Amino acid sequence: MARRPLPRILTGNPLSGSAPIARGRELARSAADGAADVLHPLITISRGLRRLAVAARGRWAATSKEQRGPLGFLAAGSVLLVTLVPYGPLLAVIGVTAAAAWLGRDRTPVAEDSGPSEAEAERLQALYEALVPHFFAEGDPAPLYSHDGDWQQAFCEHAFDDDGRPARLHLKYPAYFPDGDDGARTAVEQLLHAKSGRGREYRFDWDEEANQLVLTALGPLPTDLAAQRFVTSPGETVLGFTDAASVQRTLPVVCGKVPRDEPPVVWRTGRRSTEPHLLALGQPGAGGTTLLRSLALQALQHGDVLVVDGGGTGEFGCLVGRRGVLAVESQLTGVLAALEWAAHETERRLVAANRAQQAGRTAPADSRRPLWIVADRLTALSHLAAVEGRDDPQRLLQVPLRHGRAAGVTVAAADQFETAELLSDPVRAHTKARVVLGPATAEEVRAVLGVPPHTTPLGQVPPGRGYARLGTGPVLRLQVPATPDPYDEATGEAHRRAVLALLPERTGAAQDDARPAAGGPGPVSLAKHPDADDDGAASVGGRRTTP
Ligand SMILES: Nc1ncnc2c1ncn2[C@@H]1O[C@H](COP(=O)(O)OP(=O)(O)OP(=O)(O)O)[C@@H](O)[C@H]1O
Repeated sequence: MARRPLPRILTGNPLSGSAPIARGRELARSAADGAADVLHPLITISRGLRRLAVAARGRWAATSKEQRGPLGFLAAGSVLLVTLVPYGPLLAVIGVTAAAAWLGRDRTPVAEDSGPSEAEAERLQALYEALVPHFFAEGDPAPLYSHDGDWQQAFCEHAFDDDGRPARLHLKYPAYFPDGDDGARTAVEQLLHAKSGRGREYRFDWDEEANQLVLTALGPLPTDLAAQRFVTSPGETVLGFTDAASVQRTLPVVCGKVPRDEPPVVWRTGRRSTEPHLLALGQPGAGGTTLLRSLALQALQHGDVLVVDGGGTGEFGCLVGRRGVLAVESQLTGVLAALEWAAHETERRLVAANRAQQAGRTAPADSRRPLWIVADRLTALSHLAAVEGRDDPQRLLQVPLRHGRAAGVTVAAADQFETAELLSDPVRAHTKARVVLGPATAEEVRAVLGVPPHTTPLGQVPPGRGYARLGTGPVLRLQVPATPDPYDEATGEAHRRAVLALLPERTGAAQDDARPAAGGPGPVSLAKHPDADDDGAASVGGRRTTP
């Protein structure tokens, strides 16, 4: 179909209508500039005359009444003398004008030289020269970067820290530099990282429109924050903490006993969430289990939690038998039963919500209460299921993943890079909140988050450190609050108490013997759950499931 031409007012040269106005403005501006140049001596002299008059008035005012007579007489005598001397008036006018011009000159204090010290200038020059191979092209008649060039022509802004290392550098680069090419960018970032001093994290902000790059050295994220009640609304979960410049919000937190504010990475779940499920990946020991424990403790404030512990190391033992914890499963049989129940429960909630909607009522409370499925190392169970020829637990997760958003069911899974290829397509497709934990290359981060980080990798990565990306949002540095297993002997007393304080009370059925001894038996399996029937059929949250 032929396109109808747009009205002329929309298609015409946008400059054509405004050109005379722009030209008029230009003329007015140059006329004003010219007038200012011509009038400048007059302005200076009149300013000087004013200052002379003010000085004379001040002098007169400061003279005592007795002395004013002789002073007036002296002035009158001087004027008379001037008129009598040949060329006296002319010389007097010249003298007064010269004095006024001198007094009226612009005396704005010259700003103190805030340029770099000699060592800093040398460092900047070295950085500049190191960038020449990247930012120079043969045939450029006026190169911004050249071997005989000066850093001042390319670096707009710089700041150094107390150790004399660059803390911030704002530089220009030529428009022909391929800043859309990740390889070219990475090469420049690696070079600046190496030359600015290793051991720190740097953030790179590329402004492709203005051909400018800003390097900022980042301080470490706080590692002293422990699990605690975060001040959030229902449906909000704190993944961890990040840079103040990256988020627009802070949360009051308590560290030791000292309150302070920290910028959080808040993940929104539930019906209005665009990233209703989460996947965290990392190296073994990077903190995936700790992140899931932190999420489960927050989820238990307003909802129910079902834990699938594929690692089977009993690291969720502290949740067993707590109010709101439907099950902590680590055996394949129990996991399959629990996930099958979760799939049915998701469908039940959807049907209930649908019926309520048709009847013009709100959905029943038990369909609205958030349900969380917290799955650690699910791929280990998938592997086991494949070996035993049984159903894949990930297949059973499909329904909660697909319909969980509408049904108030959230899936949070953690796994390891090595086994990530065993993750099923639905798990990959529906987990749009992503976290990478521990040491990771830019390629690994890109594989999980969709884009590489804007910051350089850290040499030493503290546990619980990583990156988070919610949907298509920016990649954020992330530090998960310390939420260790309180039953682990290695856990410090303060952290143990912090986690225990967050645990909901025990339900009647679960007694202290549900607590696994350190290094002792694993967590209670659904098949052996206190709520399980004698025939082995388990009930989760009071509902019967078929194992
Ligand atoms: N955010 C954190 N703050 C402090 N310590 C942490 C944090 N995350 C993890 N750790 C510590 O790092 C160690 C490994 O943590 P965790 O078990 O959560 O890692 P993981 O990735 O699940 O490893 P694995 O798969 O081997 O269990 C533990 O000692 C834990 O206490």
